[in-house]
Amino acid sequence: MIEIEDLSKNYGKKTALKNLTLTIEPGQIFGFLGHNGAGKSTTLKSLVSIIEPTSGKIVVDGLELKANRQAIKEKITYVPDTPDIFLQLTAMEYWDLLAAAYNLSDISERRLKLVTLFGMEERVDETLSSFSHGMRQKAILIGALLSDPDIWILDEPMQGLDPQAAYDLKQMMKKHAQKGKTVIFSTHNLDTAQQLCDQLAILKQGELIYNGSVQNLLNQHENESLEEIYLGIAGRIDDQEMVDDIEGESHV
Ligand SMILES: Nc1ncnc2c1ncn2[C@@H]1O[C@H](COP(=O)(O)OP(=O)(O)OP(=O)(O)O)[C@@H](O)[C@H]1O
Repeated sequence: MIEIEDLSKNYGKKTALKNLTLTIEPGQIFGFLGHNGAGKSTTLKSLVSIIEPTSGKIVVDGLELKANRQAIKEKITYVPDTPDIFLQLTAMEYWDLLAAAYNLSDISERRLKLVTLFGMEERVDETLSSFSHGMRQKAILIGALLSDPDIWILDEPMQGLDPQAAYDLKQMMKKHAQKGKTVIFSTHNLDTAQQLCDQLAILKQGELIYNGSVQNLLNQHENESLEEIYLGIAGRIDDQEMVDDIEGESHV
């Protein structure tokens, strides 16, 4: 179980996250939604110790993160929100580097399965810099899934993936949660959130504005789609005047 208690993060004068409190149970696919800059990546980076929160605490399986970083890191794998890393390495060199850094042995069988699943067999000896955005994302995902720790933290993992790879990843996420393990991810895709999430957190300007199931949210707003509900609480539902102002009114 992951407990986030009163977590805040300031970047200088900018408050990116304000008093976030929530619990993520094992066996859940937990989704973070929120407009650009809402605080999703800040939350996920705090969970993987890439950034140090300004205040508050994170407890994983009863251990406080601050005092148990190494033990907790071993339970987690992470996909960052940008795949533009280690561009000078070939895909194979990148995975070897990860295996060495995380002390993983016997990765070849699982790597071959992942490479085949994501259709990367022909490209493994090419540099990441020569890959398209989606192929880099696949390489990062394969790297993150070389081991199979209990907790997957995936920051916009479907970004740039083709429909087949996105489908396969969603199936893997479901299987991981069905094994009683935890998948935490962020997305801007409401259909994906609706398909996958057992629980949702919606952030707005660093504050939690909804925490619960998708179904509960739909029940609270009868006859509205998730898109309408989401825009109603996290954004502006009716931007027509501004759109018309920019694009002109349609006379068709
Ligand atoms: N290193 C940083 N220095 C200063 N401000 C930052 C930094 N990282 C994030 N921020 C700010 O913190 C806020 C939250 O950013 P964050 O990346 O968590 O948002 P997000 O919800 O992941 O957005 P997106 O959907 O665009 O990825 C934003 O206002 C952002 O500009």
